[in-house]
Amino acid sequence: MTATAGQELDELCYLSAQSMLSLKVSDHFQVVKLLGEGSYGKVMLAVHRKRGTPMALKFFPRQSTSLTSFLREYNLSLSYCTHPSLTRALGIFFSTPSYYVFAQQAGLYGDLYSVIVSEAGVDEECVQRVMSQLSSAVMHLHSLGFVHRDIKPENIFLCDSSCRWVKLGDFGLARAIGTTVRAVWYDSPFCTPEVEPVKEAEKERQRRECEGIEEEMEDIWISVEPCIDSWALGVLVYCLLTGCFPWEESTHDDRGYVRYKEWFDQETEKEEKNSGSEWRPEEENDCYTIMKKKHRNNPPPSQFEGLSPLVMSLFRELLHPQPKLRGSPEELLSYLGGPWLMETEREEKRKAEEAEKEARKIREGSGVEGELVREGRGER
Ligand SMILES: Nc1ncnc2c1ncn2[C@@H]1O[C@H](COP(=O)(O)OP(=O)(O)OP(=O)(O)O)[C@@H](O)[C@H]1O
Repeated sequence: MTATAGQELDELCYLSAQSMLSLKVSDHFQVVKLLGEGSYGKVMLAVHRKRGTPMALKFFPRQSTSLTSFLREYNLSLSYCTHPSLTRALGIFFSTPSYYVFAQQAGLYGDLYSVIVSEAGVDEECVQRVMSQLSSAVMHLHSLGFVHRDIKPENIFLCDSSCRWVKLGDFGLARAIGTTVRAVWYDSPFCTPEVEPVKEAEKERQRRECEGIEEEMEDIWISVEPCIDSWALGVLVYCLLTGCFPWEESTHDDRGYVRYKEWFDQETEKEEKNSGSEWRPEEENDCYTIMKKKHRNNPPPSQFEGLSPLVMSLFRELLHPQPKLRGSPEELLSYLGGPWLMETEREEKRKAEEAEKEARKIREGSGVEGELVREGRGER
């Protein structure tokens, strides 16, 4: 019998648990600075005292972290993140009286979140460069049997200042494909629409609590599937192109999402109607012409203004409301190289970028707040 990816990872965790050392950080590393903090711990840039190797040390407070979840994240990063755009662990892991720690490749230029908020939308070429790296990294992870489950700008680290090389990190929520997990709702467009029932259940649980009803509610369980990552990649494309979110949360009471869903359903309906009609090559001779025509007949909701028919078609793949019909990250590859912004938008963006450069020179370092908010998830 061949072991599944999840069993293989469990085995690595058992084996590595035996060889965990207890170390004093300052004996082995010179800590340089804080790289970032998340809901589970902090990440420091450090240099190995003997070898001079720079690395990111990820500190997990022992009080709030189980050894299993620490070892799972470490071993997954060490043994499966063998793609240049996945953040790989460096084979160093230990404990201190207060923390579990492991070393990882360091992204020395911050994360994608900072780029998005400082530039109010990244230039199109850069967006495609980032997305081609990420789609191939995520496909690699999927091919080894794992789903990341937490793709967002804060978890994409930069290896240079112009996003020529990015790495997806933070594998704390990654699980083997097919694992059954308790569904958790979190308030973000990155949370897939299929977990909306959990939000409703949460409301009901709170209502019962207020009314003193003691009867326990059952948890909702879902299977971990690659389409969770497809959704996040779709939202990420939108964030990169526009500098904001397409909607606040993917639920039936969010106006932005409802408008998207209505547009999506109309597109699907039309497609179904036309599927039987005869192909007329003399009228519609390339895919892009067809897309442009559709764009005119059923314009996307206002939050997508300035985005091209091509990228709207990509959204229809990655942001498919039904998980089973959602496209795989591989779809992204066939959209690279084409226009993701309308011509007018591209021109405006170029002007805005120039103005921003000028303004930045004048401001000299004063902070700018974007509309995106850094997110953390209370689940692991
Ligand atoms: N390898 C790394 N190189 C550079 N920066 C990093 C690295 N790992 C983490 N960071 C920085 O630290 C921040 C927090 O790290 P990370 O997301 O791994 O922590 P977390 O506690 O698991 O976060 P979350 O709340 O998203 O679950 C990141 O947003 C990033 O800015």
